[in-house]
This record gives sequence, structure tokens and C-alpha cells, in this order.
Amino acid sequence: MTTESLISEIKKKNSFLCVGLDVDLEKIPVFLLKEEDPIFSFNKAIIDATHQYAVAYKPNTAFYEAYGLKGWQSLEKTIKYLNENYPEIFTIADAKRGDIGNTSSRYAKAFFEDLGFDSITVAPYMGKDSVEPFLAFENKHTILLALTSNEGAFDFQTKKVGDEELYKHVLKTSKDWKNSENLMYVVGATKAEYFEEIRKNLPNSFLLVPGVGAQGGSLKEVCKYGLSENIGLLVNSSRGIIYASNDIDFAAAAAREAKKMQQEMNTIIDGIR
Ligand SMILES: O=C(O)c1cc(=O)[nH]c(=O)n1[C@@H]1O[C@H](COP(=O)(O)O)[C@@H](O)[C@H]1O
Repeated sequence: MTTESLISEIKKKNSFLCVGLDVDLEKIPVFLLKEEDPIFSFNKAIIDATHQYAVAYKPNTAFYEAYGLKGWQSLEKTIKYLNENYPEIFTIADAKRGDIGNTSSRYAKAFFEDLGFDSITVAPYMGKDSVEPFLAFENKHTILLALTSNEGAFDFQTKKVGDEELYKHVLKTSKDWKNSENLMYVVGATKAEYFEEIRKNLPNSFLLVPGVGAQGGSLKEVCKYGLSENIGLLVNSSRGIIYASNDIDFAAAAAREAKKMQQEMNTIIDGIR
């Protein structure tokens, strides 16, 4: 998907909501467990109920890999369902990959070509030649971990290298990589006070922002400095939406939570018009 198509969907829906499909068989409604593929049945119901409020879906691959071959098949069915039924929606494989170039190019093929995702999360630790194989794919997006939402972000990412924090080196250096126009960045919602500085370095890039909902980040605080001219944000909530209820009404409850977030986003977008 092109960035222009993503922006146009954001404007059409007045939403920059990404729903995280982090499916745990211990948390989904018990009655779904008798289905042939409970994970896919759950995802299909959540997607059908929330798609009018969301512009992106982000399955975190760990939740699928944890169930072996069956889990991978559920992931494959989920992305296929999204691409066939909601091709206007942006898809993110949250796989946090990155390896020597030869290996990264296989990861890129797996997620972009075989599975057909629009984007993938990638760790920058191994540097330029580990990321450029992902960037080589036209109209596919590489979402680089910059400043993550967890406590451990302070272990390395905010440490100074020379006179600047490591995460800032990641932002600046990555801009010089080949096809860097295909880059987006992860910045955690729990780090709202950093957004002003990050936007100075990246006025136009899209930021994937996880950490609202279950991790306690604030949408309003993120938007204060995080919004760009083209919105430029994809704010993710996983548990806060998909586990709103674990009863028969689970999809309707997820839709209610997604709608609440979309309405909050709509108000924020109206405020900057
Ligand atoms: O790359 C990510 O999506 C990610 C980066 C980060 O800094 N923090 C973070 O929570 N995530 C992911 O975003 C999702 C957050 O889930 P909830 O806390 O349930 O909304 C999980 O899939 C995390 O793995």
C-alpha cells in the first residue's frame, strides 16, 4: 500500500487507530475453543466488528508462533481475510526482525511476498545492511524500533552516544539509508514527553505508537506533539480493544472500545483543522 492510500483512509475514517491482534487462547471466549480454528474465528469477528473505526491491524507474530504450525496457519488466514475483504486497511506484521542482509532479505520475502503484509516491525540494532533488504520492496513499509514503550527502553535507547541519545542516532542515521522513504518508526505512547523532539527530527514520517490502553499511555498527550501535517500517527491498542469482553458479546464490546478511540481521534483531528 502506498503512504498516500493510508493517508486517504485516515482522512476518510477520521481515525488513526490500529487494532492489535494479539490473540491468546486463554483470554478469548471459551465457546470459541470448539471452532476448528479458534484464533481465526476470533480475529474474523473482531475485524468485522471494528473495521469501520480502524485504519490498520497489527498481529504480533509471537501470539501465533506460540501455537506452532496451527498458529502460523491462523496468521496466514487472518492476513488473507484482511487483504481480500478490506484491501484499504493497512496491515502490520509485528515481528521485530532484522539480521545479516542475506537473512533479512528472506524475512522480507516471507512477510511482504508470501504473507502479503504492507509492513513489518524491524529492530535497528544490526544496522544499515540488516534493514535495507526490507526497504527494497516498493510500497511496503519498514517500521523501525526507535523509542519503545517498555521500561527497558531506558537501558540503551535513551543512553547518550557522544552527545546524543541512541534513539536519535537511529532516527538520523536511518534517514540516509537506501529507500528510506519506506521507513516508519515505533515510538511508545508511554514516552509522550519525547514526541516534540522526535517530530523535530522526523516532521513527516509515520509513527506507530503502541502503549495506550493496557500500558497506560495517553492518546491526548501523544497527539499534542505527535501529529504531523498528514496526521502521521498509527496509534495501536491490542488488549484494551480485543479483550473488552470474553463473553458472547466480545465482538460488540471490542467495537465499542474501538469506536470510543475513533471518536476521541475525530475530536482531536477536528481541533487541528
Ligand atoms: O512494535 C510494537 O508494536 C511494540 C513496540 C513497543 O515499544 N511496545 C509495544 O507494546 N509494542 C507491541 O504493541 C502491542 C501492545 O499491546 P497492548 O499493550 O495490549 O495494547 C504488543 O503487541 C507489543 O508487542
